[in-house]
Amino acid sequence: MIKVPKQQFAKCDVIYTEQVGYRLGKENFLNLRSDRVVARFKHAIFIYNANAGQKDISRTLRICVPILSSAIDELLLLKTDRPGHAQLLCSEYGEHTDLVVILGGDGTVHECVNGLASLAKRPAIAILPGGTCNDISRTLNMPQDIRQAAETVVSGKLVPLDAMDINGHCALNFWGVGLVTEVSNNIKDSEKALLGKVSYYLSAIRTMREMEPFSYTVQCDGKLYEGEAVMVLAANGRYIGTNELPFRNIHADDGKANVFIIKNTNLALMKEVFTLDITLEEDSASEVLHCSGSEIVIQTESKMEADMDGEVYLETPAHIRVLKHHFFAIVPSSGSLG
Ligand SMILES: Nc1ncnc2c1ncn2[C@@H]1O[C@H](COP(=O)(O)OP(=O)(O)OP(=O)(O)O)[C@@H](O)[C@H]1O
Repeated sequence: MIKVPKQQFAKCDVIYTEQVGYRLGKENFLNLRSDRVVARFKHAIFIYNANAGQKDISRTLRICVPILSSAIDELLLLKTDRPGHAQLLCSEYGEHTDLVVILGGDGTVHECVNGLASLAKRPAIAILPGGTCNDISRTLNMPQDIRQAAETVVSGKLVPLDAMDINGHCALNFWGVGLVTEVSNNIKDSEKALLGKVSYYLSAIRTMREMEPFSYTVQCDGKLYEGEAVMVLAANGRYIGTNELPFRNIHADDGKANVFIIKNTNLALMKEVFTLDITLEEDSASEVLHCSGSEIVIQTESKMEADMDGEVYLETPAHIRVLKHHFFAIVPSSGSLG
């Protein structure tokens, strides 16, 4: 690891950032302040999922490609042609590019980071909200308007972003069991195509009526929690189903995941949890337990399906390791991650 005093950046050919060994040529830097690296990229790949969200993909491309190509010397457009394709594209092209721009929803971003996470040299990532919920782009404070988001990619700054390694898979936003998984599973494709994010609320209401509590144990940095719950959630990001989690101190760059254990499906409580600005203390005796840590093991009495970033393909038990500053991501130049 080479540390370079800021005033010497202009003299360097190559800069290695401390956290991930991410390599940038000096020509990539337009501006550098204490908390701020604004990059100009020579080469980027643009991965888009035309199957995400409800938007007109041709129109979206007509808006954002000219904006991106005005600031990126070589921009390679890659369209996903099937589930899993974004991951393959990222593992194939990731080490040979400076930036991956992702146009899609959380499922597409999830695939991309799984393709990038184990690369020795990881490119920076930028997320354009092209899906239904776009929770990861919300955590990055990216504008939800596609033109403004594309403009942010070329005018924004790079910040370090944590990821979660869960049983060898990578998630940026959350891992969860119980209610959150059932809500994902109960979304009807016909409703999602027609109603977009409203389909999540309809599914949540359908699911809450039927949800039975389950037995869990959570070890969070060595501290044990156990009991019955309807949902256990480990969050790196701040949004789920477009709703901002009402807990302060959730930062996607602090090396920690926040674990929330929700004990029952009282509708009023869920409304409170997802709409009000409340702060929960560790070991709170309320209906929601909260703890945070970097090494978390979650077990359930019998195997349960788990949801990661909206995708359901793993089961409990889950061993979660927070990978501090594993990625660099573009955020608006005036923003931060918390
Ligand atoms: N060409 C394709 N045809 C069919 N499915 C695809 C294709 N490319 C990608 N996919 C799949 O599309 C799914 C949905 O994408 P994504 O999750 O990004 O959008 P979304 O569900 O609308 O948004 P969000 O997850 O933010 O609510 C992903 O699981 C991905 O695997």
